[in-house]
Amino acid sequence: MKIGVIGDDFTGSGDIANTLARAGARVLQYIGIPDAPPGPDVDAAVISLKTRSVPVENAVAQSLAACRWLIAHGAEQIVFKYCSTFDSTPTGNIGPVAAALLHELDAPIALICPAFPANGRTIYQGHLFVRDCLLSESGMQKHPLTPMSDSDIRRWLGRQTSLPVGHLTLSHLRSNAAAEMVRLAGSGARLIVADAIDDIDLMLLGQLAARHKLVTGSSAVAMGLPTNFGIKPETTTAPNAYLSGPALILSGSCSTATRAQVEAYRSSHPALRVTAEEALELQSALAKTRSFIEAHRHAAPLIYSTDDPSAVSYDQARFGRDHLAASYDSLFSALASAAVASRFRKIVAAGGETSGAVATALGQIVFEIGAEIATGVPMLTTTSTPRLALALKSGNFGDRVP
Ligand SMILES: Nc1ncnc2c1ncn2[C@@H]1O[C@H](COP(=O)(O)OP(=O)(O)OP(=O)(O)O)[C@@H](O)[C@H]1O
Ligand SMILES: O=C(O)[C@@H](O)C(=O)CO
Repeated sequence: MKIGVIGDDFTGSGDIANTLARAGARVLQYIGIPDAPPGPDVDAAVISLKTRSVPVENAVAQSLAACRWLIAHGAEQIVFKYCSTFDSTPTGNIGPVAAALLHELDAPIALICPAFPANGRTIYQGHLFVRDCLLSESGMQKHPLTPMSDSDIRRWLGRQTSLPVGHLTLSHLRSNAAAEMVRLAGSGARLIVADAIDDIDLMLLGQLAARHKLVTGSSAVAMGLPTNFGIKPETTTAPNAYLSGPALILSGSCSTATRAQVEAYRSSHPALRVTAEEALELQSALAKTRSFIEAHRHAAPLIYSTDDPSAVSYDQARFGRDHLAASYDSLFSALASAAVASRFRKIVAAGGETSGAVATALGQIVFEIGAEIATGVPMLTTTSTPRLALALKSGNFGDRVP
């Protein structure tokens, strides 16, 4: 193994596994830290954690354990993958995890680059944009768990860690990046927020990070890494194995893109919304949703909690944000298990937390990376039986019309 990735959620882990696979790497994606070593043919292993919204100490402990496993199995470079919208709070978890990994790897410096230009996320003058909006005006300021109210990644990161934060500007990246990195390191900076507005910038960052033990960022930060290890993109990709069997769609994402997708999908497919009151009563919600998916098992039914920000805030105020989120996650998790037991073989999950709940319910599974269904969303197939096909979609990824 050359590259070891620690993903802070499951959709994001699929996203970076896809980037590495497109760059020619032979990649496996694991749910949690695996029991067995990777095979000899693996270039990159992605450990999917669910640490984006857990307490800081827990995120640090899990990330360090994943890092140790990857290093023990030969990883020469560690990538810490977080969201391209830098989903985190003023106390963590990106800064504390990056700092702990730097210390663990005894590394002087690491890049911080959430840019993902193909999906409209760019960084300029240290500020993160989602297409033509500042992050804090993109809808992400209303995220149910990690509202992003500041677009200045240097300032936001600075609140999360006591390590000095530096900034690699776009003009330095494009002209004299290596010398500027030496200067930044000499001035004491440890975490370097890097501007990047297109894929060529990401490839430059890849070159710059060739000897870095730790790289951090979105999936796009991995674009230029495999080539440092002599890995070249394949000219042909293996076709996805066709899996027969019913499909189920589970959506707990309340992000802008998912809301539009749910609206479009439910106009022509069977769809059932689970209200907050229902979600709090797990057994009755499970019975109701199970009977709905059985009744529509050949029409790819959708079960969703997706709602508008105002409705989400109202329910969070009544029932408690974390309690409500945990109730929805438990429901989606139990429903995914029940569906697989009932021979559903394809699952689409929308939302990182939701996908985490769904994939965790399926146990210790390993995914092979298939075709890219939408930008940043690969088709994943399990390597063990029963063979399952999953698409774990980040909240703001994908097109509106299915
Ligand atoms: N109607 C709702 N009211 C309150 N909370 C909800 C509701 N529906 C879902 N949630 C919770 O909100 C969270 C949504 O996060 P999730 O990561 O699944 O989606 P996302 O943030 O859109 O996706 P991503 O992290 O990929 O951008 C989940 O923890 C879910 O349980
Ligand atoms: O980087 C992204 O936007 C995604 O891979 C993700 O992590 C959203 O959950």
